[in-house]
Amino acid sequence: MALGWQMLERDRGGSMSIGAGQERRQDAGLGLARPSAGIAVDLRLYGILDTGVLGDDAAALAALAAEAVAGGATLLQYRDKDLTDARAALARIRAIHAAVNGRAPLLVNDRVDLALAAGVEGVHLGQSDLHPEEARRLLGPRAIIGLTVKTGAQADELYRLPIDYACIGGVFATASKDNPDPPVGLDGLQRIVFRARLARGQALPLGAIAGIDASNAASVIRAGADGVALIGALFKGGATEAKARDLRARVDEALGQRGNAGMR
Ligand SMILES: Cc1ncc(COP(=O)(O)OP(=O)(O)O)c(N)n1
Ligand SMILES: Cc1nc(C(=O)O)sc1CCOP(=O)(O)O
Ligand SMILES: [Mg+2]
Repeated sequence: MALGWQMLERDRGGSMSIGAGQERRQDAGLGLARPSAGIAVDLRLYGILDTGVLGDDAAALAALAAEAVAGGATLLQYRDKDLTDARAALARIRAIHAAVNGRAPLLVNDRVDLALAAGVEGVHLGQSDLHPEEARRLLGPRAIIGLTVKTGAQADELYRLPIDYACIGGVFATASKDNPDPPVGLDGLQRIVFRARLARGQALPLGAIAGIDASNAASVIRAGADGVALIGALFKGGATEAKARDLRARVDEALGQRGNAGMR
């Protein structure tokens, strides 16, 4: 796994604790132990490079990734739901990883095998994807593993999962994905955050996803999320670097008003 971004986090004074490795960390809130990679994940601005929305040209995706990190994206994901050619997907992931060049971690959606093959920093898993325990076993203690949480009941389960962050969705309606369930809205987000905090205390970073843009990013943070995950509002229609800068500023300001800096 590449570690360049971790050096950056330490330079920024983030709460990275490299080398905690196989240790178990006491949860800040409830004294629960959980398997831990000892890595603090910065979810403030999480850009998802979705081939279904953005096309599958490796150079274009790499350029978007570079723009996003230049504007302040703190985490990136490669999402490819029509993956028929694993070699081509691997080439795209490698191109994006090279363009990001250690300035933010890159995760692969769903596919632990491709994350391993590409040597990126981790995976994002949904409730029907490989179980986080299996992913942890395959990827090791230093990989970043994220999980989608859609309901309070799923949030209740977080206490026993070896994940580094959870992302709560779908908060609003989205044009980027067929979401069968109605959006949970800000009220639903707040309720799920509450149960996730009961399950895992304050230490687990919680993101929010679906239909988030410059107009609602701050409200999502005020509802309890530590960051926002986006496709359309960041990557569609050009000017990604400027959009990233604007979104980051909004997120940072809302986090500042809430009284923390987004790194848990
Ligand atoms: C950051 C982030 N949050 C949620 C998702 C959705 O994951 P999942 O529920 O597995 O659905 P697919 O994206 O795989 O269709 C995500 N990818 N990233
Ligand atoms: C990949 C994904 N997962 C979602 C979920 O609700 O689980 S919504 C989504 C797409 C988000 O795209 P946009 O920022 O353009 O709305
Ligand atoms: Mg998935």
